Amino acid sequence: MASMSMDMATAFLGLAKRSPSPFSTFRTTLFCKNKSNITNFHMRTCLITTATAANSVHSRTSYSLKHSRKCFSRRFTVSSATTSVPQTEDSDVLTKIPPDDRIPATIITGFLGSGKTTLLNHILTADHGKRIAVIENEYGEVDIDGSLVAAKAAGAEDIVMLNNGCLCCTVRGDLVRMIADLVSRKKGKFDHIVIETTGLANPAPIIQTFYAEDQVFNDVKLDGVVTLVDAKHAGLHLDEIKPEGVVNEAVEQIAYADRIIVNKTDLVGEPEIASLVERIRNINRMAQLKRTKYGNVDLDYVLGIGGFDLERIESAVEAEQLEEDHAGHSHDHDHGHHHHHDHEHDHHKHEHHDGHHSHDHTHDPGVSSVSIVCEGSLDLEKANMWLGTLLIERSEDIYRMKGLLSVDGMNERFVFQGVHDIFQGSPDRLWRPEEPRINKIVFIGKNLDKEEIEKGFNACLL
Ligand SMILES: Nc1nc2c(ncn2[C@@H]2O[C@H](COP(=O)(O)OP(=O)(O)OP(=O)(O)O)[C@@H](O)[C@H]2O)c(=O)[nH]1
Repeated sequence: MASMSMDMATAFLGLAKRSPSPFSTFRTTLFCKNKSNITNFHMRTCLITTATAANSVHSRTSYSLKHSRKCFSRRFTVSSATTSVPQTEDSDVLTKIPPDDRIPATIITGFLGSGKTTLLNHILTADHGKRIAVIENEYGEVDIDGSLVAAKAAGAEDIVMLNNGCLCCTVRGDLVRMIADLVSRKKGKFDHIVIETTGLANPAPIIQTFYAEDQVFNDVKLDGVVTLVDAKHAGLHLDEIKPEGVVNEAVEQIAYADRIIVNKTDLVGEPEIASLVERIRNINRMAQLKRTKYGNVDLDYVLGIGGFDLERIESAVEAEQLEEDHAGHSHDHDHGHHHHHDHEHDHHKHEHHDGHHSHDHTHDPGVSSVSIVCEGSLDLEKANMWLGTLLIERSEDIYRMKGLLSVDGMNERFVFQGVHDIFQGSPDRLWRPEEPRINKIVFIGKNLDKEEIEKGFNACLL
């Protein structure tokens, strides 16, 4: 088991460690006969090709993990980007992660009535110069609602409807076809795709569509998940106890978010909002959060987020340490600013005293965030083993993870992000000579055991 896991896991970081060899692409397939027994994984290199794109500095490794019992495929991608310009110690602004010119897509989710369509209309009518195609998912035989028709007149490039089911279950195939169709019919005519889910959607299968389907993956990249939260009713939805095995959609929608919008703040008082925000933070410490009325946010808060981009991992793992941005409250802005510094200061104090810091928040049963901020370097093989095993054994429970690692022997920082069993990792810039080598990781998921995660991480430290 150990050697098998090690083989597979070595692919994650080991790949990143090898010296740059331009334009190579590998595809490796892992076959699994029985998920409960990871000794049954067999790793087989089935394709090694050389990419030839003229100006490309991009190479991508994909891992597709097939689970024969359930007959579905999973994909890991490791972007082992290389640059033709050799990096030097002082060329730290160079990133190894190449530009990605696929069309960005944003998922807008949130419970029934939280303000998704209101936000969408705000996006479509705002003056941002972007041409936006909209995919709207509704249950039943409904037509495009009146407000969206108005929005279309105001500038949406294309609006398509997915009826008769929820994106996250029955109509996922339709979503793939619809995106492929949009791209083939209208490529070059729009700059961004916005997908509004139903209020009961679990975002995970929609997110996975962007990685699992080549038709989508090749042309479109997931930009971010924006979750609307109804300031007045969210507490009720979050409290709802579901039968065993049934997910609470309100919790899931928050857990997967890159941006959270606590909307309808005109309907409740400050204490209610503050306690809701605390609850949300306990579920997801990685997302930025704003309070709004009628979804009125700056457009760059919701478009162009780069929530799944490796080059933005740093800001995401640092967002975990930021205080909430109380949009439109000048008093609150000062308040947040002050706390941000204190908090950062505390982190540093912690690091210097015991070299380790972590959060665990378990108020909402089941789903929480665990983060690690720790100075030091990791043993490559142990880190591979730890992450690889987590991906195999805990992938159903780990909704999202992001991290920035210092790996022994690697001059660059290693950045990664994952959604369940989708994993992307790559070296990014060089560590600066005076820069403390601090690892930062955030996990959001179900039944996360802080001690176990910390123990696993600590065992990788040199
Ligand atoms: N008071 C108040 N009402 C709001 C706000 N934002 C949206 N609404 C209203 O709330 C209602 C629901 O908003 P929608 O944008 O349709 O919500 P939704 O999430 O798209 O709803 P579903 O599609 O049913 O899930 C509409 O009547 C909106 O005008 C707000 O900030 N304050």
